[in-house]
Amino acid sequence: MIMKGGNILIPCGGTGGHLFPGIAVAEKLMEIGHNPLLILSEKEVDKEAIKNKNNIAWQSLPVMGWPGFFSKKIFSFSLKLFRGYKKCHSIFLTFNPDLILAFGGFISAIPLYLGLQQKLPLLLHEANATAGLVTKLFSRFSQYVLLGMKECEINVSSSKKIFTGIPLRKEMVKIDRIEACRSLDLSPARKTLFIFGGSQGAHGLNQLVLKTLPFLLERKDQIQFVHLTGSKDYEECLRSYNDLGYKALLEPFSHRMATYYSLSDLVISRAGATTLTEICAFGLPSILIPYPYATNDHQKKNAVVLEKAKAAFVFEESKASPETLSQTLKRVLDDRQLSQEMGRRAQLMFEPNSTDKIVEIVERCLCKRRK
Ligand SMILES: CC(=O)N[C@H]1[C@@H](OP(=O)(O)OP(=O)(O)OC[C@H]2O[C@@H](n3ccc(=O)[nH]c3=O)[C@H](O)[C@@H]2O)O[C@H](CO)[C@@H](O)[C@@H]1O
Repeated sequence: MIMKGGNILIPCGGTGGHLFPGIAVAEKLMEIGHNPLLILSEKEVDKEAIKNKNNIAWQSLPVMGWPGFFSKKIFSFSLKLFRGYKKCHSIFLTFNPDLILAFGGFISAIPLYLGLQQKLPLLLHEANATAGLVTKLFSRFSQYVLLGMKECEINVSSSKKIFTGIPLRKEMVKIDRIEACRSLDLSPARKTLFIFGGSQGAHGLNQLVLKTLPFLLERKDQIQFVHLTGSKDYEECLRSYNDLGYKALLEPFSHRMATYYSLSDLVISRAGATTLTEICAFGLPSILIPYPYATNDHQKKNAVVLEKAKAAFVFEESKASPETLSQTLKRVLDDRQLSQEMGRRAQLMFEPNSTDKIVEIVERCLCKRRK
């Protein structure tokens, strides 16, 4: 179904896990003649993520997540909410959206509220294994809730729920491992551990990995690391790898995710939903250390989905020790059959047509509205 020229407002900012799927859908919508407009937050991660995407239109709202009733930040929250509402209202006047496709998080609340007032079709995408606050609040007013994971716990009628998976950026395609290593001065003969803590880095995960490094010294010449540290821990991590003489490539944040996945033998990461989808897309074994403070422990629930499928090992940050992490890591690296089987099971969970499925639903809703 191709119908031209819908104005699609896509709130997806606040974190890479929402923004990258938003970018993937926006690119496809543009390809077939629609006008998407992304709504981002003012956070650094949003600026970083969108910086190479000059072709995509976006606006930012000065809003922040709900700090809780008794927080000192309640005043700045209210002020930002007011300013965000005013700015979003003026975006609605100039952009005149036909449909709202929201990827969740605090950034989605105001656009969804205004869309609801204007009786626009609302589509909600819920990436995680348990629904977030915004999805819960607006699901009864939405046309459909699009699920990133089949296992998502959400209390809406089954006719409203559609499993779409999570859209990945166009550039998320596997390249040749040897080429990938050579392009980055890494060795194809070594096993590569790819470590990162979601789109903003993860201090707890970084610390655990740094404490684990001494337990891997006997393999120093057989392994190498790619570690995306986040901006705060970059210097400390770099020092630790250098002091122990490891071959390691570190970046605070990277736009070369596809290259890194392509050359990896094992991923050690948080359990954000988009990260997990990428791990599955590249068919990789993983060790997951969920962010312990994620709302409703949703990262743990995401991770358990892969653990149950025997595609990943899961460690709770508070219980994981460098000894146990290094043992599991060596086990996966040494047992080729185990690592291949974990990767194969991960790949089976990947939904490759996610972007097309979502675009098809967007067009169906637009058609209905125009009738
Ligand atoms: C703390 C928290 O609540 N985090 C949530 C947030 O995580 P977060 O934003 O970390 O999201 P994910 O882990 O799902 O995805 C991270 C994304 O950032 C990309 N990336 C990462 C590092 C880098 O240097 N370069 C880069 O491009 C990854 O390729 C991936 O596309 O949104 C996800 C999607 O709703 C949730 O599942 C996570 O629980």
